[in-house]
Amino acid sequence: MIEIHNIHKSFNGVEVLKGIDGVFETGKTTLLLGASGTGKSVLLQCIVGLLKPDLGSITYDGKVFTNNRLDLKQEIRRKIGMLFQGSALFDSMTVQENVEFPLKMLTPDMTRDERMERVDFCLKRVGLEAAHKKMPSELSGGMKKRVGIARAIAPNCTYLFCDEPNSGLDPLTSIKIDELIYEITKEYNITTVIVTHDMNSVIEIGDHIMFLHDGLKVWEGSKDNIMDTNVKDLNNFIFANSLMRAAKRVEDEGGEIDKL
Ligand SMILES: Nc1ncnc2c1ncn2[C@@H]1O[C@H](COP(=O)(O)OP(=O)(O)OP(=O)(O)O)[C@@H](O)[C@H]1O
Repeated sequence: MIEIHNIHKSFNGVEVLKGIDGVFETGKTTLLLGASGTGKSVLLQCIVGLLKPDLGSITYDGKVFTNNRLDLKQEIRRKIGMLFQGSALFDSMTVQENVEFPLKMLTPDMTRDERMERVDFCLKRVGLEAAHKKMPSELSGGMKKRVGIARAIAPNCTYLFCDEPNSGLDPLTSIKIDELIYEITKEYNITTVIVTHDMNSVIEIGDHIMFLHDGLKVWEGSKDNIMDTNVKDLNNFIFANSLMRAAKRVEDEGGEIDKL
């Protein structure tokens, strides 16, 4: 479980995060949802330590992360897997080398055979058992995301952060990537945090959702109650999407959204 309290962050005197609290539970996917520029990525970067909050505290399973000793921070960092927006694979490395990379960095005691066994396992888990020798330039966007997920989970991560995992993907591939992240979260009891503005992801995998608006968390709840709130900014965001408007109509008329 990750807990954040009163997170503030400004850039050049402009306050981007204005005091955010939240709990990210183990074995669940928590979505940071909101329009462009509301501070989702900045919050994610603060939580993983890529940015330093101006104020506030962050704990990982009770261990303080903010303002802690470097070695204690690194102990937590070793348990963090990241899936970056553009997948951020190393272009000059094969798929196998990309997935092996964090193992070399984080688990120097592993033998090469052990590393290869883990790479095989992770690539198989994301459905890419035949891609070891391919270069990133030979992969589709969805395959790159899968390699990114394999690389993130390779060192047995306890916490998984995904920054817009669906960006640049077609709707069907997006759903598959969402499902993969969701299954992995449940299978390995990972605490997963996903930055998104994709309403499909909300419906598919939103165990818990925090809606950010203008640097504040203005709503939180689950996919089951997101359509029934009185929060104006959230409603404006959700129902800008015509499919969501249709889903709401069906729900209001007593129908089942799954049958839409
Ligand atoms: N390193 C930085 N220096 C200065 N300003 C920044 C920096 N990073 C983010 N910002 C600003 O913080 C605000 C929030 O950015 P952020 O990337 O968190 O938005 P977001 O909600 O993730 O948007 P999107 O969905 O478009 O990715 C923006 O106004 C952005 O310009």
